[in-house]
Amino acid sequence: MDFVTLNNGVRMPRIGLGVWRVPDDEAAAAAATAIEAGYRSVDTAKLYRNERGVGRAVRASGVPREELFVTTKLWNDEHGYDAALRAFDASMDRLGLDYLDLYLIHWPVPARDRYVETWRALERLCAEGRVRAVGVSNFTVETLDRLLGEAGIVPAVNQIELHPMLPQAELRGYHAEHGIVTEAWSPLGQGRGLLEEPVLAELAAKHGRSPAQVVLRWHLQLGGVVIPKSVTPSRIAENIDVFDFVLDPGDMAAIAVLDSGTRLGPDPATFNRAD
Ligand SMILES: NC(=O)C1=CN([C@@H]2O[C@H](COP(=O)(O)OP(=O)(O)OC[C@H]3O[C@@H](n4cnc5c(N)ncnc54)[C@H](OP(=O)(O)O)[C@@H]3O)[C@@H](O)[C@H]2O)C=CC1
Ligand SMILES: O=C(O)C(=O)[C@@H](O)[C@H](O)C(=O)CO
Repeated sequence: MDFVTLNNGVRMPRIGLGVWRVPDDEAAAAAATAIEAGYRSVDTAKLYRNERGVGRAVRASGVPREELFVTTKLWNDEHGYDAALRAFDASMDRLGLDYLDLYLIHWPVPARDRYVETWRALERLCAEGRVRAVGVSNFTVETLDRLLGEAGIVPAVNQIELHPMLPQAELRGYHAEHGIVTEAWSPLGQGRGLLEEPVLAELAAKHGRSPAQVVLRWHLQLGGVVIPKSVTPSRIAENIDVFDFVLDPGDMAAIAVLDSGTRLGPDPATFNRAD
């Protein structure tokens, strides 16, 4: 496993298991399979209703806790200083862990305009050592600019929708300028459409890999962190077997043609759902 070093010195695995839309028991099984296969990072959220399963798998893994990296996220109805502190306690109760590795504000929810206040609570949790690093998700250049103008800690990570159809060049450039690690969600385009693109089949054949492995390699070569979701043991193993081949500049350019600006998830500038 490769690692990135976050802006506070914490090391984060470059590949983690995503578990969105995975029921609790299935998430526990997938996380156990992943850890057994060599993953050291799992990405959950209060929204996913599977923090309990992820925590069970982490505790039962037999791998020392300090070798594992657990991320969870505060949901949109938990913004606000006190609400965020309560949300963290509730997530930690569900996870059954003594400390967390990364806590993220899931969405900025611009219509509520409470993300700066929420961030202050995350800064406090970090200062108290209850979480090793804090970050955001789905923040835009605009919401990051505002946060950085008022924050004491620069977010370690911004977890954003990122795949060859939506390569997010501007936001990645902003992250690089400010020392924020880019973490890609829906990195495989949610497993539909993208993976059937002929150019990916060609590159897969050229490298003797699968289209998913080619896409994950593309992510790694952009320089960030990636969290593919799978509940299929063979795919879980396949998705971390990407550290021993390299896409050349021509391969990267061929994948760049897939940029269509297509979002698979909500637009963070207007996503204000808080139920
Ligand atoms: N911060 C945010 O707002 C968001 C965060 N996320 C996070 O990002 C994670 C990943 O994104 P997600 O939207 O789940 O989608 P992904 O892009 O990771 O795609 C997952 C889909 O691809 C399939 N798949 C996985 N590996 C392979 C493979 N090797 N070959 C073919 N198909 C494959 C999976 O099938 P199967 O499971 O059946 O094997 C599943 O249907 C989430 O699980 C979540 O943790 C996601 C959305 C928003
Ligand atoms: O999966 C996540 O982390 C999300 O935030 C998304 O599911 C998001 O809430 C969404 O897609 C709602 O339609």
